[in-house]
Amino acid sequence: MTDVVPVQHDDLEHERAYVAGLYTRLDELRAEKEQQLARVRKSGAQGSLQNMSERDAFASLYEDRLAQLYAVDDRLVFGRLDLDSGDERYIGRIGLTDEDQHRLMVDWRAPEAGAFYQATAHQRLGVRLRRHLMLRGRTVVDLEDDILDATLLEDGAHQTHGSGALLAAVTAKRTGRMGDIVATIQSEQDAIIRSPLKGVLVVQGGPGTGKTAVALHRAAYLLYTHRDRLKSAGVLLVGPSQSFMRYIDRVLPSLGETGVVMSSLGRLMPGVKAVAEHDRRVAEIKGRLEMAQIIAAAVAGRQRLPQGKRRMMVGGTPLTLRPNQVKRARDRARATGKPHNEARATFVKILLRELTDQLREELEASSGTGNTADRSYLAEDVRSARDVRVALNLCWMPLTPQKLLSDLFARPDLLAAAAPQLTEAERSLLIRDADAPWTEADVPLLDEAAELLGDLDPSAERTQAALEAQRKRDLANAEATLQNVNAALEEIGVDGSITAEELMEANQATERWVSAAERASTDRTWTYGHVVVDEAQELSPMQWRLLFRRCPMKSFTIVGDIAQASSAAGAASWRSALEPFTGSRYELVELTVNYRTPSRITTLAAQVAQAAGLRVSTPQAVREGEWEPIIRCLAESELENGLADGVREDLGRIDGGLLAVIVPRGREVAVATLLTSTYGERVGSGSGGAGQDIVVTTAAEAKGLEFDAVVIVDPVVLVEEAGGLVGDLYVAMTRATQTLRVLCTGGLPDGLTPTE
Ligand SMILES: Nc1ncnc2c1ncn2[C@@H]1O[C@H](COP(=O)(O)OP(=O)(O)OP(=O)(O)O)[C@@H](O)[C@H]1O
Repeated sequence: MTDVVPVQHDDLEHERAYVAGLYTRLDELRAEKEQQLARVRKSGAQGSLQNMSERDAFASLYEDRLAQLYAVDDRLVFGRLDLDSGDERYIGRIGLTDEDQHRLMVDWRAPEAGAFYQATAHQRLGVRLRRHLMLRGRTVVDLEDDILDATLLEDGAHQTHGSGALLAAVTAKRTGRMGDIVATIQSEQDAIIRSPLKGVLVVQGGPGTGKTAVALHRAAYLLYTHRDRLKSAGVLLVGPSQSFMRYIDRVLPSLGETGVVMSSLGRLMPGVKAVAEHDRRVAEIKGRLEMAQIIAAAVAGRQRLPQGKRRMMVGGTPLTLRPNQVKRARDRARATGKPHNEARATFVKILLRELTDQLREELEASSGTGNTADRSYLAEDVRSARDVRVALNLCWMPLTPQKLLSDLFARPDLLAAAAPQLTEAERSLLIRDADAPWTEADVPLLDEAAELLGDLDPSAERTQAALEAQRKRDLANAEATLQNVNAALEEIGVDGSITAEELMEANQATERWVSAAERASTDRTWTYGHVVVDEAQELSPMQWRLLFRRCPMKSFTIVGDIAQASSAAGAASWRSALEPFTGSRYELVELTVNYRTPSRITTLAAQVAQAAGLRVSTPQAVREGEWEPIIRCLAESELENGLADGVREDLGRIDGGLLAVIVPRGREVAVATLLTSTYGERVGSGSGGAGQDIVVTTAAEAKGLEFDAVVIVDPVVLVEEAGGLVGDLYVAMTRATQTLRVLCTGGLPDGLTPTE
């Protein structure tokens, strides 16, 4: 930690005045953009801008800029650097300049802001003093100076004492929504956030080391630094569950970024809202890479040869379809290399031609004359004959991924044919009703199937190449119109400094082509410029396969903690998880400081993990914490009272913070009902917030979240549910920022002993 000086009254006044100036400038910019927006909107009526779509395009561009200016209001500025050069540099959420283009504040992501996070007394990077500005609303309420140049201490104007900004941030009460850490990013985190875009970066870190925070800030940094490359392709951020996505959804907007597609693992296939897969055995099997071969076999199995000759009637004439004829057509269709639904067109074309020839021959033979019928009429008769349609469909049916998989898992014969490599017991685990809901484990299988099946209607397919060609045409159009439009805009007093690219994007937005982010989230074949994966230890090989398909450039930031893995198909090591996709070409870095959980709790959690033989990295905690964890063993009949007492006591300790009761699966409703009788609408689920400061949840749902107080009920059952693995219990214990209470009715896992 660096040294801090006490606040001098003059300094505070100086900063208040400066920060007030920054807000004035922000307000001016907003007013400017509001006016421009209003003028653009009005311009159609005045006739200056004739073209409605151009006017709408400009309007949506200004609306975006305005939204960004409004999003950065809270803690707009948070730092100042005093440099050897004598300059002062203010660091904030966005860059600001005055009317004469003099810089007032630097965006935290700009290279010039890097020293705010990286400079130390040993490596000053030209910085003499780093000042943290703490704001409430728009007012500076406190300052903290880190002195990096010791000569500043010698002149007696400055003294030193402990660090405040970071501690204030880590001890703040939790709200149920993650906040940004832009004001207090630590140097080991900053190095990761700012590392180059290319390649696969894996960030390993124990609980609370800021992996999620780093992942989010890195997404914002990459979009800022590589805007040209990433804006059109987009960035995908993947998290474990919907409640986790809700927990983090405010961070990027507060950093002024909206261009990131956020998705939980269950939503990666557009149109499918998958539920959790609770059967660990099923999740494990469906997560194996060999499922890719099984699905390929299932698709091939739907390209069938008839058992024998098939007779068909076309307008009263009998025709015959022979197995070897079907086989030849099938081989030629497969040889196109196209997906099933698209290759079907070749298959059908060949057989229709052959059947048309057959029909003509039959007609000629029966009439005893030469070819009198027009060939195109005959072809139409064959194409529209019901018998022919049925016969061809039986051999090569157009399929959706959903249909392929629901048939595969509902029909033991299809599964046995496609998956001989699975044991019978494994196959019987996969069998289920055709209308069973899709689970997270199905999502990569559906995606795999979609890849192999292709579009049902190939003419509707919009490939990435087609989209890119469209984009080039749009750009050319935008450039042409811009020349006329800029002149018209200047006439009505709107600055015309808009690039053709911006105009094109705004144009597309108004056409509901919307931004890359939105388009990407509805288009399965979209490939992203960068993918960020959180809680990555949980991903199965098939989930990795899906994600690598979404980013063929292999530009990834992967954050997680191998020790926290609890899913049946999750990773045993980063190497085993990534090798099939990247070989050894990935960089592994580690985060070492726990900002969330006090050391009294982390020590206990590590003890439990180690007693179960789990190797955990025990990050150094930034604080010890005020309360020792409480562990109580109770008779079953005492549990309700013990829980009610414990919750009351802990709520008193955290005084307005957030409390979670983490229970075995299936007991959420009973525990929530019990607590609701006392606390009413304060009891909720998920990550809490919105007035619900008591959350009842499972360990799997709590992954990635945090609460001021955590109460764990029956830890032994949590371990049993996870197939004997201690990862979920370890995760549950490390969600706490202040207090931990463990209540058990049936024994304790190794490493835990009753405290009373
Ligand atoms: N530099 C920082 N300044 C202030 N707070 C921080 C900093 N780094 C992390 N935190 C806080 O620490 C807590 C834990 O961070 P985060 O959730 O990102 O950790 P994690 O490594 O993803 O944890 P886990 O793996 O246990 O889910 C969050 O409240 C976060 O805001």
